[in-house]
Amino acid sequence: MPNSKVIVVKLGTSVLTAGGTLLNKPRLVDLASQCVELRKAGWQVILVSSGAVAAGRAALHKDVGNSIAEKQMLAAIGQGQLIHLWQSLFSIFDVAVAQLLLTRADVEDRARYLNARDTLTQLLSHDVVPIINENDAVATSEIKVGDNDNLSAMVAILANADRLLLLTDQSGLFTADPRRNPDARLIETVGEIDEHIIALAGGAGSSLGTGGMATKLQAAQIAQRAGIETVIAKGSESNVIVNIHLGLAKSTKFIRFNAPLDGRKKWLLSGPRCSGALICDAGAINAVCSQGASLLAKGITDVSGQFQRGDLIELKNIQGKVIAKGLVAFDSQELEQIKGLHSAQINEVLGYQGANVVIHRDDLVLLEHVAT
Ligand SMILES: Nc1ncnc2c1ncn2[C@@H]1O[C@H](COP(=O)(O)OP(=O)(O)O)[C@@H](O)[C@H]1O
Ligand SMILES: N[C@@H](CCC(=O)OP(=O)(O)O)C(=O)O
Repeated sequence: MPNSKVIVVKLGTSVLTAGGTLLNKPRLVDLASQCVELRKAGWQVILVSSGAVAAGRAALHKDVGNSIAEKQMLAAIGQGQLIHLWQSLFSIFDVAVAQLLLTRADVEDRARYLNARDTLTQLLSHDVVPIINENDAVATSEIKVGDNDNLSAMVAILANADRLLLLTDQSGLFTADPRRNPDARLIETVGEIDEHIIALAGGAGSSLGTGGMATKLQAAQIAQRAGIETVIAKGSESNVIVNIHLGLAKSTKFIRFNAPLDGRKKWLLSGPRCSGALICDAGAINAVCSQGASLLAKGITDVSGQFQRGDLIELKNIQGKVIAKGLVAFDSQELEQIKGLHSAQINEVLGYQGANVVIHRDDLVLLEHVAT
């Protein structure tokens, strides 16, 4: 389907267990059949399916705690069951599925990222539904994404998706956690995800969920900046996956930014973690944001954190707001020495020939865009 659009559908544990502790099979049947309907309407569907820990817990028939080691064991038990279930359900509709288990390391490293992207592209071009989860059994805290909301945003970028649909146990983002505040109202549309929006989001609704609304906003923000629309909706609402596209389901829609980014810049937005930050004056911020300029040492007022040349770092304004991310051409110690200097002075101060700019514009991705 060369002209079809790509949607990443993230199914939270809350949806797959229908509020219980076990995977709810009728719910999974219904969701698989909705995905098949969407494919008939010309969409290519990628699932990010949580539920391995819940499935493992149910399979073990024993009381198991919530330590990391115990959850890793449960995920190892449950993932097989989960994919087996999806496979049998999609086979009813004659649709093949594939399992991809990812960790942060798979998106942080550019070569691994491109490998994962090639696999996804191949699967989609062969009409297979990729079913993705974090590789919980082996993911240590350093390489863990940690929650499937953020993982699904990374996958959406990886797959160059048009839309990210986060299905959970609420109809979207409310003005407060609806479980705690019965007067909370649904917010139907969100533009920029600023600190006021972030302040509305609380943690998980049950002991089974990870991250709650807070990680869904993080995901929406990553996707938004990469030019992907995110919708949060309730997984138990009848025919929700299909109805979202018809505008018939209640939801929160996060407007996508106009981001004509190349693949490498999208990768910068999705994968690597930032190892430090450069605080820049208003002139530098303006040059970078409005004139498409590279970042020069002259505009840097402060250096925060320890980082190496080639690391991804944040660029902040004097007020501490993160404006951009980029791959830096000097390490943090060098930058301590050359911050505020004219380019012509740099070689003299360092005693060797450095790069011409601190962050080249091709290595810089802006986080502030005009919404379309
Ligand atoms: N402002 C909010 N609007 C909606 N839900 C919220 C908000 N703040 C916190 N939540 C909680 O987020 C929960 C959904 O996240 P989570 O439990 O992690 O589910 P999932 O397994 O679907 O990821 C909801 O049940 C709700 O209690
Ligand atoms: N990877 C874990 C789920 C992690 C997660 O983010 O859960 P959830 O918040 O329910 O989407 C699992 O399969 O159990």
